[in-house]
Amino acid sequence: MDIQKIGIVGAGQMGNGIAHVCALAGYDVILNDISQDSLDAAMTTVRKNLERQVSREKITQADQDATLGRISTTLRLPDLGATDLVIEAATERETVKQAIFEDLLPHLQPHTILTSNTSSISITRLASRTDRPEKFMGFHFMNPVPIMKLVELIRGIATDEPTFSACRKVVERLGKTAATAEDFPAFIVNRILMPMINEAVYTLYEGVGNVKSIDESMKLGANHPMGPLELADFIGLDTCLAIMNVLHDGLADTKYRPCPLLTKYVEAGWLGRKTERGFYDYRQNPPVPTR
Ligand SMILES: CC(=O)CC(=O)SCCNC(=O)CCNC(=O)[C@H](O)C(C)(C)COP(=O)(O)OP(=O)(O)OC[C@H]1O[C@@H](n2cnc3c(N)ncnc32)[C@H](O)[C@@H]1OP(=O)(O)O
Ligand SMILES: NC(=O)C1=CN([C@@H]2O[C@H](COP(=O)(O)OP(=O)(O)OC[C@H]3O[C@@H](n4cnc5c(N)ncnc54)[C@H](OP(=O)(O)O)[C@@H]3O)[C@@H](O)[C@H]2O)C=CC1
Repeated sequence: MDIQKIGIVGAGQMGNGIAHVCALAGYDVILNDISQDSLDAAMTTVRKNLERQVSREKITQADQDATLGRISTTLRLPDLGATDLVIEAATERETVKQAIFEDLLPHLQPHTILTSNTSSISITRLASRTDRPEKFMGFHFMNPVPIMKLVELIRGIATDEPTFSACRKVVERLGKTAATAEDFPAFIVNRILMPMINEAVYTLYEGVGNVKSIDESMKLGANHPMGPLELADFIGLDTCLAIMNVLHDGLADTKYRPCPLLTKYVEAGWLGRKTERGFYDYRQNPPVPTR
């Protein structure tokens, strides 16, 4: 199947990155969100990231102009009707994703492949609520999308081979590497990464270290590019908590219990970089640890 036009639902940090890499690879992209502010912010970020790539001579000015020319934005889901592939990248909440699919399905062409960038939620369950479980799968990018090389591809129980190979071809055209993961809670990367982040929050909660010592320890002692708390802020603490809850509920094992301190930060609305406050306060430069 030849994919030319890609629809993206959700213009947050993942949606804007996915729009960026798809358009740079030559796909026509239509980006949807419920808020015009989010769409405007997404296009500003895409432009800024493309400019940085031009300034570092990774791409040319002509590539930047052509990429921006291939992305359009819309507040209306029906405008995604003419796409060949949809990548849903809205908030990590199952009810939100289900409502999007319900609204979107009547407008899609029969051949359109529907995918979710979910970090953790069952692909089989999401697919079962649609009219096309065989044309549904997980298409999981890593953050920041323009830099990270991996995309996890997750088949639901009903996903057919043409759908899987069409998605794998898209990953190849984006210049990324596909890893196949089975459909179990949080797949591969987050099954391993998120318990580590949660453990770092427990380490903070129990007073074993503070934000600075925990992050420095993992950067200098384990050669991680970011400390776990800095990375949690980068991902979004709401997303981290949602993933831990999916692991906890889906695998029914107390070892995945989200740290109460993580819950407290989310309850405070301190979601990390996107709200300018999480384990660090980003309203100050350099960011200041909040504990
Ligand atoms: C939650 C999930 O479901 C799954 C996930 O995504 S888990 C999260 C996975 N991601 C990670 O683990 C990221 C860990 N962090 C890193 O790899 C690095 O810190 C980083 C790549 C983000 C930044 O690297 P750095 O060396 O500290 O900074 P810097 O030198 O400024 O940037 C390196 C490159 O990243 C780019 N970059 C940095 N932040 C970026 C962003 N937010 N968006 C786009 N590009 C970005 C820079 O432009 C630079 O590009 P070039 O190499 O082309 O020049
Ligand atoms: N953050 C990360 O590191 C990664 C996240 N993911 C996954 O990607 C998805 C998006 O995450 P992320 O980009 O970080 O989240 P963000 O919070 O940055 O963005 C989510 C976007 O979705 C929008 N949205 C909410 N409801 C709807 C809707 N009904 N229709 C259209 N748009 C909607 C939000 O709008 P508003 O702001 O107005 O609510 C927001 O702009 C999640 O499933 C997450 O698990 C996957 C890999 C990595």
